[in-house]
Amino acid sequence: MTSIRLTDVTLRDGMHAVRHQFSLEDARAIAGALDATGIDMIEAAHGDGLGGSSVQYGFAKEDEEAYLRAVCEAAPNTKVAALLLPGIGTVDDMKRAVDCGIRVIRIATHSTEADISEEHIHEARKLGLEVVGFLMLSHMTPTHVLVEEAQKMASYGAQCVYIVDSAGAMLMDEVSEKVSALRGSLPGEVEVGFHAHNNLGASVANSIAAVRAGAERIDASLAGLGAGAGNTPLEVFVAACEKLDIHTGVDLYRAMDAAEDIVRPRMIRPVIPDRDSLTLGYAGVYSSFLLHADRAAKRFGVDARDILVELGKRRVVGGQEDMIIDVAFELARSVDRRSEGEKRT
Ligand SMILES: C[C@H](O)CC(=O)C(=O)O
Ligand SMILES: [Mn+2]
Repeated sequence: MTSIRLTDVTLRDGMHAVRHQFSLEDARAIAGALDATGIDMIEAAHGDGLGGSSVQYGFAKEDEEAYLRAVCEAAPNTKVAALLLPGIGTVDDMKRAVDCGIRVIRIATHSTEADISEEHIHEARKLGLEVVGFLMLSHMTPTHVLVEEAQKMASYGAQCVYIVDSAGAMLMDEVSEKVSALRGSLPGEVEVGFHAHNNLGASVANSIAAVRAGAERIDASLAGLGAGAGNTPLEVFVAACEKLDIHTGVDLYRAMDAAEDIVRPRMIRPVIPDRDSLTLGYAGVYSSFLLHADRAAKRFGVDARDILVELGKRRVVGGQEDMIIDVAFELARSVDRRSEGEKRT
Protein backbone atom coordinates (compact mmCIF):
# COMPACT_ATOMS: atom_id res chain seq x y z
CA MET A 1 0.00 0.00 0.00
CA THR A 2 1.28 3.52 -0.84
CA SER A 3 1.23 6.03 2.03
CA ILE A 4 1.15 9.79 1.49
CA ARG A 5 0.78 12.85 3.69
CA LEU A 6 -1.83 15.52 3.06
CA THR A 7 -1.69 19.24 3.74
CA ASP A 8 -4.97 21.08 3.97
CA VAL A 9 -4.94 24.60 2.50
CA THR A 10 -8.54 25.69 3.24
CA LEU A 11 -7.29 28.32 5.69
CA ARG A 12 -4.69 29.73 3.27
CA ASP A 13 -5.54 29.15 -0.42
CA GLY A 14 -9.22 29.17 0.61
CA MET A 15 -8.67 32.71 1.85
CA HIS A 16 -8.48 33.90 -1.77
CA ALA A 17 -11.99 32.52 -2.37
CA VAL A 18 -13.44 34.49 0.57
CA ARG A 19 -11.38 37.63 -0.10
CA HIS A 20 -9.30 36.88 3.04
CA GLN A 21 -12.39 37.52 5.19
CA PHE A 22 -12.56 34.46 7.46
CA SER A 23 -13.11 35.50 11.06
CA LEU A 24 -11.24 34.00 14.02
CA GLU A 25 -14.39 31.99 14.72
CA ASP A 26 -14.37 30.63 11.14
CA ALA A 27 -10.69 29.74 11.48
CA ARG A 28 -11.28 27.92 14.78
CA ALA A 29 -14.24 25.97 13.42
CA ILE A 30 -12.37 24.88 10.28
CA ALA A 31 -9.10 24.08 12.08
CA GLY A 32 -10.94 22.09 14.79
CA ALA A 33 -12.85 20.06 12.19
CA LEU A 34 -9.63 19.36 10.27
CA ASP A 35 -7.84 18.33 13.45
CA ALA A 36 -10.54 15.73 14.02
CA THR A 37 -9.93 14.19 10.57
CA GLY A 38 -6.39 13.13 11.51
CA ILE A 39 -4.78 15.11 8.68
CA ASP A 40 -1.00 15.62 8.89
CA MET A 41 -0.75 19.35 8.27
CA ILE A 42 -2.87 22.50 8.02
CA GLU A 43 -1.64 25.64 6.28
CA ALA A 44 -2.96 28.98 7.54
CA ALA A 45 -2.19 32.55 6.49
CA HIS A 46 -3.43 35.28 4.19
CA GLY A 47 -3.99 33.80 0.70
CA ASP A 48 -0.72 35.39 -0.42
CA GLY A 49 1.13 34.19 2.66
CA LEU A 50 2.62 35.97 5.65
CA GLY A 51 2.59 39.74 5.23
CA GLY A 52 0.05 39.42 2.39
CA SER A 53 -2.60 41.64 4.02
CA SER A 54 -2.11 44.86 2.01
CA VAL A 55 -3.59 47.17 -0.63
CA GLN A 56 -1.93 45.09 -3.37
CA TYR A 57 -3.29 41.71 -2.25
CA GLY A 58 -6.36 42.70 -0.22
CA PHE A 59 -6.64 43.30 3.51
CA ALA A 60 -7.46 40.30 5.72
CA LYS A 61 -10.29 40.54 8.24
CA GLU A 62 -8.09 39.53 11.17
CA ASP A 63 -4.64 40.25 12.43
CA GLU A 64 -2.13 37.64 11.20
CA GLU A 65 -0.87 36.62 14.63
CA ALA A 66 -4.35 36.32 16.18
CA TYR A 67 -5.33 34.16 13.28
CA LEU A 68 -2.30 31.82 13.53
CA ARG A 69 -2.72 31.47 17.30
CA ALA A 70 -6.40 30.59 16.87
CA VAL A 71 -5.57 27.86 14.34
CA CYS A 72 -2.74 26.40 16.44
CA GLU A 73 -5.00 26.29 19.52
CA ALA A 74 -7.91 24.72 17.65
CA ALA A 75 -5.73 22.04 16.03
CA PRO A 76 -3.46 20.73 18.80
CA ASN A 77 -2.84 17.37 17.06
CA THR A 78 -1.93 18.76 13.65
CA LYS A 79 1.22 20.48 12.41
CA VAL A 80 0.41 24.06 11.41
CA ALA A 81 2.26 25.54 8.44
CA ALA A 82 2.43 29.06 7.01
CA LEU A 83 3.23 30.13 3.46
CA LEU A 84 5.82 32.81 2.79
CA LEU A 85 6.62 34.48 -0.53
CA PRO A 86 10.01 36.25 -0.26
CA GLY A 87 9.32 39.86 -1.18
CA ILE A 88 5.88 39.79 0.46
CA GLY A 89 6.75 38.11 3.77
CA THR A 90 9.97 38.68 5.68
CA VAL A 91 12.18 36.66 8.02
CA ASP A 92 10.68 38.71 10.89
CA ASP A 93 7.18 37.67 9.83
CA MET A 94 8.39 34.07 9.96
CA LYS A 95 9.82 34.52 13.46
CA ARG A 96 6.52 36.00 14.67
CA ALA A 97 4.67 33.04 13.13
CA VAL A 98 6.95 30.65 15.03
CA ASP A 99 6.02 32.45 18.28
CA CYS A 100 2.37 31.81 17.38
CA GLY A 101 3.04 28.06 17.15
CA ILE A 102 3.71 27.16 13.48
CA ARG A 103 6.03 24.20 12.93
CA VAL A 104 6.37 24.25 9.15
CA ILE A 105 7.12 27.00 6.65
CA ARG A 106 6.44 26.74 2.93
CA ILE A 107 8.62 29.13 0.93
CA ALA A 108 7.05 29.99 -2.43
CA THR A 109 8.75 31.47 -5.47
CA HIS A 110 7.95 31.65 -9.16
CA SER A 111 9.12 28.35 -10.69
CA THR A 112 12.25 29.90 -12.24
CA GLU A 113 13.23 31.96 -9.20
CA ALA A 114 14.23 29.43 -6.54
CA ASP A 115 17.38 31.44 -5.80
CA ILE A 116 15.35 34.09 -3.97
CA SER A 117 14.35 31.44 -1.40
CA GLU A 118 17.90 30.78 -0.16
CA GLU A 119 17.99 33.20 2.78
CA HIS A 120 14.48 32.34 3.96
CA ILE A 121 15.15 28.60 3.80
CA HIS A 122 18.41 28.97 5.75
CA GLU A 123 16.74 31.13 8.40
CA ALA A 124 13.81 28.74 8.69
CA ARG A 125 16.09 25.76 9.26
CA LYS A 126 17.96 27.75 11.94
CA LEU A 127 14.60 28.33 13.66
CA GLY A 128 14.06 24.56 13.67
CA LEU A 129 11.17 24.67 11.21
CA GLU A 130 10.31 21.94 8.76
CA VAL A 131 10.84 23.60 5.36
CA VAL A 132 8.97 23.07 2.13
CA GLY A 133 9.87 24.74 -1.19
CA PHE A 134 6.90 25.72 -3.37
CA LEU A 135 7.55 26.25 -7.12
CA MET A 136 4.59 28.31 -8.35
CA LEU A 137 3.20 28.40 -11.91
CA SER A 138 5.14 25.20 -12.68
CA HIS A 139 3.23 24.74 -15.96
CA MET A 140 5.19 27.70 -17.42
CA THR A 141 8.56 26.06 -16.83
CA PRO A 142 10.07 23.21 -18.85
CA THR A 143 10.71 20.04 -16.84
CA HIS A 144 14.52 20.19 -16.99
CA VAL A 145 14.48 23.77 -15.63
CA LEU A 146 12.02 22.82 -12.90
CA VAL A 147 14.39 20.04 -11.85
CA GLU A 148 17.27 22.55 -11.54
CA GLU A 149 15.10 24.92 -9.51
CA ALA A 150 13.96 22.12 -7.19
CA GLN A 151 17.59 21.04 -6.72
CA LYS A 152 18.47 24.60 -5.69
CA MET A 153 15.73 24.60 -3.02
CA ALA A 154 16.90 21.20 -1.76
CA SER A 155 20.53 22.42 -1.64
CA TYR A 156 19.41 25.40 0.52
CA GLY A 157 17.82 22.97 3.00
CA ALA A 158 14.22 22.37 1.83
CA GLN A 159 13.02 18.97 3.05
CA CYS A 160 10.27 18.78 0.44
CA VAL A 161 9.76 20.55 -2.89
CA TYR A 162 6.35 21.08 -4.43
CA ILE A 163 5.29 21.37 -8.04
CA VAL A 164 2.56 23.98 -7.85
CA ASP A 165 -0.02 24.16 -10.62
CA SER A 166 -1.06 27.68 -9.64
CA ALA A 167 -3.03 28.19 -12.85
CA GLY A 168 -4.76 24.80 -12.83
CA ALA A 169 -3.41 24.51 -16.38
CA MET A 170 -1.77 21.10 -16.18
CA LEU A 171 -3.22 17.74 -17.18
CA MET A 172 -2.20 14.26 -16.04
CA ASP A 173 0.65 13.53 -18.49
CA GLU A 174 2.42 16.78 -17.64
CA VAL A 175 1.95 16.18 -13.90
CA SER A 176 3.42 12.67 -14.23
CA GLU A 177 6.36 13.90 -16.28
CA LYS A 178 7.22 16.75 -13.90
CA VAL A 179 6.72 14.83 -10.66
CA SER A 180 8.71 11.79 -11.80
CA ALA A 181 11.54 14.03 -13.05
CA LEU A 182 11.79 15.69 -9.63
CA ARG A 183 11.46 12.39 -7.79
CA GLY A 184 14.24 10.93 -9.95
CA SER A 185 16.65 13.80 -9.44
CA LEU A 186 16.23 14.91 -5.80
CA PRO A 187 17.93 13.06 -2.92
CA GLY A 188 15.69 10.32 -1.51
CA GLU A 189 15.23 12.14 1.82
CA VAL A 190 13.78 15.22 0.06
CA GLU A 191 10.09 14.63 -0.54
CA VAL A 192 8.15 15.74 -3.62
CA GLY A 193 4.77 17.41 -3.28
CA PHE A 194 2.00 18.48 -5.65
CA HIS A 195 -0.51 21.35 -5.32
CA ALA A 196 -3.38 21.47 -7.82
CA HIS A 197 -6.08 23.93 -8.88
CA ASN A 198 -9.29 22.61 -10.36
CA ASN A 199 -9.69 25.11 -13.21
CA LEU A 200 -9.76 22.36 -15.87
CA GLY A 201 -11.71 20.02 -13.57
CA ALA A 202 -8.64 17.75 -13.25
CA SER A 203 -7.41 18.38 -9.70
CA VAL A 204 -8.25 14.94 -8.28
CA ALA A 205 -7.00 13.08 -11.37
CA ASN A 206 -3.83 15.21 -11.43
CA SER A 207 -3.19 14.57 -7.74
CA ILE A 208 -3.60 10.82 -8.25
CA ALA A 209 -1.21 11.05 -11.23
CA ALA A 210 1.27 12.84 -8.95
CA VAL A 211 1.08 10.06 -6.34
CA ARG A 212 1.53 7.42 -9.04
CA ALA A 213 4.61 9.33 -10.29
CA GLY A 214 6.15 9.32 -6.81
CA ALA A 215 4.79 12.38 -4.94
CA GLU A 216 4.75 11.83 -1.19
CA ARG A 217 2.75 14.92 -0.24
CA ILE A 218 -0.44 16.31 -1.74
CA ASP A 219 -2.32 19.54 -0.98
CA ALA A 220 -6.09 19.62 -0.76
CA SER A 221 -8.83 21.75 0.81
CA LEU A 222 -12.26 21.13 2.25
CA ALA A 223 -14.92 21.36 -0.49
CA GLY A 224 -12.02 22.48 -2.72
CA LEU A 225 -12.09 26.00 -1.25
CA GLY A 226 -9.26 27.88 -2.92
CA ALA A 227 -8.36 30.42 -5.59
CA GLY A 228 -9.95 30.10 -9.05
CA ALA A 229 -12.00 26.90 -9.28
CA GLY A 230 -10.38 25.86 -6.02
CA ASN A 231 -7.92 23.18 -5.00
CA THR A 232 -8.17 19.39 -4.92
CA PRO A 233 -11.26 18.76 -2.73
CA LEU A 234 -9.92 16.93 0.33
CA GLU A 235 -12.92 14.68 0.89
CA VAL A 236 -13.12 13.66 -2.79
CA PHE A 237 -9.40 12.96 -2.97
CA VAL A 238 -9.47 10.88 0.24
CA ALA A 239 -12.37 8.81 -1.13
CA ALA A 240 -10.48 8.25 -4.40
CA CYS A 241 -7.35 7.27 -2.47
CA GLU A 242 -9.30 4.73 -0.41
CA LYS A 243 -10.54 3.11 -3.60
CA LEU A 244 -6.98 2.96 -4.92
CA ASP A 245 -5.46 1.65 -1.68
CA ILE A 246 -3.49 4.85 -1.05
CA HIS A 247 -3.24 5.52 2.69
CA THR A 248 -3.76 9.18 3.74
CA GLY A 249 -4.54 8.86 7.47
CA VAL A 250 -7.60 11.10 6.97
CA ASP A 251 -11.03 10.00 8.23
CA LEU A 252 -13.27 10.15 5.16
CA TYR A 253 -16.64 10.79 6.85
CA ARG A 254 -15.20 13.49 9.10
CA ALA A 255 -13.67 15.19 6.05
CA MET A 256 -17.01 14.97 4.22
CA ASP A 257 -18.85 16.44 7.22
CA ALA A 258 -16.33 19.26 7.63
CA ALA A 259 -16.65 20.15 3.94
CA GLU A 260 -20.43 20.03 3.95
CA ASP A 261 -21.29 21.47 7.38
CA ILE A 262 -18.43 23.87 8.10
CA VAL A 263 -16.93 25.10 4.83
CA ARG A 264 -19.73 25.15 2.23
CA PRO A 265 -21.97 27.44 4.34
CA ARG A 266 -19.04 29.90 4.58
CA MET A 267 -18.45 30.16 0.81
CA ILE A 268 -19.26 33.53 -0.74
CA ARG A 269 -19.44 32.11 -4.29
CA PRO A 270 -19.54 28.61 -5.74
CA VAL A 271 -15.97 27.33 -6.13
CA ILE A 272 -16.35 25.54 -9.47
CA PRO A 273 -14.89 25.72 -12.99
CA ASP A 274 -17.29 28.44 -14.22
CA ARG A 275 -16.55 30.51 -17.33
CA ASP A 276 -14.02 32.77 -15.62
CA SER A 277 -12.18 30.21 -13.48
CA LEU A 278 -12.13 27.76 -16.39
CA THR A 279 -10.45 30.50 -18.45
CA LEU A 280 -7.63 30.61 -15.87
CA GLY A 281 -6.77 26.99 -16.63
CA TYR A 282 -7.30 27.41 -20.35
CA ALA A 283 -5.12 30.52 -20.57
CA GLY A 284 -2.58 29.46 -17.90
CA VAL A 285 -3.15 32.34 -15.47
CA TYR A 286 -2.41 32.50 -11.72
CA SER A 287 -5.63 31.44 -9.95
CA SER A 288 -5.50 34.22 -7.36
CA PHE A 289 -5.95 36.75 -10.19
CA LEU A 290 -9.58 35.65 -10.62
CA LEU A 291 -11.36 37.97 -8.19
CA HIS A 292 -9.09 40.90 -9.14
CA ALA A 293 -9.95 40.29 -12.83
CA ASP A 294 -13.68 40.04 -12.04
CA ARG A 295 -13.52 43.40 -10.26
CA ALA A 296 -11.55 45.03 -13.10
CA ALA A 297 -13.98 43.60 -15.67
CA LYS A 298 -16.93 45.24 -13.87
CA ARG A 299 -15.08 48.51 -13.40
CA PHE A 300 -14.08 48.84 -17.08
CA GLY A 301 -17.11 47.12 -18.64
CA VAL A 302 -15.13 44.33 -20.34
CA ASP A 303 -15.32 40.51 -20.28
CA ALA A 304 -13.15 39.00 -17.52
CA ARG A 305 -12.23 36.19 -19.93
CA ASP A 306 -10.67 38.68 -22.35
CA ILE A 307 -8.59 40.11 -19.50
CA LEU A 308 -7.44 36.64 -18.43
CA VAL A 309 -6.58 35.47 -21.95
CA GLU A 310 -4.50 38.62 -22.51
CA LEU A 311 -2.72 38.10 -19.14
CA GLY A 312 -1.95 34.53 -20.24
CA LYS A 313 -0.47 35.77 -23.55
CA ARG A 314 1.73 38.21 -21.64
CA ARG A 315 2.88 35.41 -19.28
CA VAL A 316 2.09 37.57 -16.25
CA VAL A 317 3.20 36.02 -12.94
CA GLY A 318 2.37 36.47 -9.23
CA GLY A 319 3.30 39.94 -7.98
CA GLN A 320 2.17 41.57 -11.23
CA GLU A 321 -1.43 42.12 -10.04
CA ASP A 322 -1.28 45.75 -11.21
CA MET A 323 -1.18 44.45 -14.81
CA ILE A 324 -4.80 43.30 -14.41
CA ILE A 325 -5.99 46.92 -14.26
CA ASP A 326 -3.66 47.91 -17.15
CA VAL A 327 -5.04 45.15 -19.37
CA ALA A 328 -8.68 45.91 -18.45
CA PHE A 329 -8.09 49.60 -19.19
CA GLU A 330 -6.45 48.84 -22.56
CA LEU A 331 -9.26 46.47 -23.55
CA ALA A 332 -11.90 49.10 -22.65
CA ARG A 333 -10.01 51.74 -24.64
CA SER A 334 -9.78 49.52 -27.72
CA VAL A 335 -13.55 48.84 -27.49
CA ASP A 336 -14.16 52.64 -27.25
CA ARG A 337 -11.90 53.27 -30.25
CA ARG A 338 -13.70 50.63 -32.30
CA SER A 339 -17.11 52.11 -31.53
CA GLU A 340 -15.85 55.64 -32.29
CA GLY A 341 -14.59 54.34 -35.67
CA GLU A 342 -17.94 52.68 -36.35
CA LYS A 343 -19.81 55.92 -35.57
CA ARG A 344 -17.61 57.85 -38.05
CA THR A 345 -18.15 55.40 -40.93
C1 LIG B 1 0.26 32.81 -3.36
C2 LIG B 1 -0.40 31.68 -4.12
O1 LIG B 1 -1.77 31.68 -3.88
C3 LIG B 1 0.26 30.34 -3.78
C4 LIG B 1 -0.48 29.21 -4.35
O2 LIG B 1 -1.26 28.54 -3.67
C5 LIG B 1 -0.37 28.90 -5.77
O3 LIG B 1 0.51 29.46 -6.45
O4 LIG B 1 -1.19 28.08 -6.25
MN1 LIG C 1 -2.78 27.57 -4.85
